[in-house]
Amino acid sequence: MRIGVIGAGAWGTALAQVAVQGGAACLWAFEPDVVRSIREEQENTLYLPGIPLSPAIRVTSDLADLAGSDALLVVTPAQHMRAILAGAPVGTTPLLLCAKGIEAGSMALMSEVAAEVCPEAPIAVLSGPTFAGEVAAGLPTAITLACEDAALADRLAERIALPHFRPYTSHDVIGAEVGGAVKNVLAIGCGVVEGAGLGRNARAALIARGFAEMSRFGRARGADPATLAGLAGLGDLVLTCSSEQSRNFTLGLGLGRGQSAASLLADRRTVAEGAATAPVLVEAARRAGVDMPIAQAVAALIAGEMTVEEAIGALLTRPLKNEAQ
Ligand SMILES: NC(=O)C1=CN([C@@H]2O[C@H](COP(=O)(O)OP(=O)(O)OC[C@H]3O[C@@H](n4cnc5c(N)ncnc54)[C@H](O)[C@@H]3O)[C@@H](O)[C@H]2O)C=CC1
Ligand SMILES: O=C(CO)COP(=O)(O)O
Repeated sequence: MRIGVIGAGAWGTALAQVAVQGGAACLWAFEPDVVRSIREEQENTLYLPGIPLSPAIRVTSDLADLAGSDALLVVTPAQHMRAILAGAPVGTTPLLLCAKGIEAGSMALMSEVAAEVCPEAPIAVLSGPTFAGEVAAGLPTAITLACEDAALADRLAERIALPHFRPYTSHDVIGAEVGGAVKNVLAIGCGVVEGAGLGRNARAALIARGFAEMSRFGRARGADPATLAGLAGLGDLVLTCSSEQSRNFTLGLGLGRGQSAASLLADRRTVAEGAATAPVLVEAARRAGVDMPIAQAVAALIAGEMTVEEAIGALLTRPLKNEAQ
């Protein structure tokens, strides 16, 4: 199976490194500098520095070179996915969506965007606790591969699996997507807790109550609760809420230390998906009648509508209630 990878940020590059170990892999990069550095130095110096890449990875700046792929891994940031897919040679080629976010404006999950832009393509989702640097360095990793077509899920999983990279198949595309999109927003909140010095108890409370928000939102979107309790939900939430390797967590860390979102987001090359997803998630939750106070606080901090003290105060003064609600 020839694999095409669309997007050569840290995650697309790591996935190309995984895919090339089981057969042909061609990686499309948005920036010519990335194509040059991978071709000439076998390293993605912009997005995954310090990791030697397999010379067998083909790299291109022309999406047309991905024609004839047997599957396409789509790894652009969520807000760019629609435009990039529209220019890609997809047709009936299966798409394995790897971005974690909700599209601004449409409030669509990535599978909904892909279904609109590429109506003939079968759709699967890859999501879980997977820092790109660790995957590319060959450290053990497990991930959810979700697809309604179980036979296709099995084929894709067999193609990308390695001894240190274990995909677990699932039927639940929506659950895998909701987990990945919501945990990014919550990871910003955990970074705030850390940056403001609120302690480990507060961080554990945010993870657990954040998981309750993720579960409520997932239920409203038709997710299977078991998916959210697995790698793509709780697994990824724990990872990104506990490590400075997470861009979302470090964004929150800066907010918690009193820096403004505008200054933290200005001129950054790497993506912190939770910043774009937070306001969309809050609006989607409001329309669905789902209570998401932590996501609301994160969105307000990013918009500069609340100080850290106000956000914390708003969360701590909510009426007492039953934990199951
Ligand atoms: N880095 C990681 O450890 C993981 C990332 N992801 C997800 O993968 C997706 C991609 O993230 P990363 O590879 O980490 O990105 P990155 O932060 O390493 O790189 C930024 C990416 O944005 C692209 N980009 C910038 N401007 C663009 C434009 N105008 N049009 C199209 N693309 C543009 C760049 O080419 C590059 O691929 C995100 O949704 C992220 O949440 C998922 C799992 C792990
Ligand atoms: O999704 C990730 C790990 O699973 C990467 O998290 P960040 O985007 O916060 O770095």
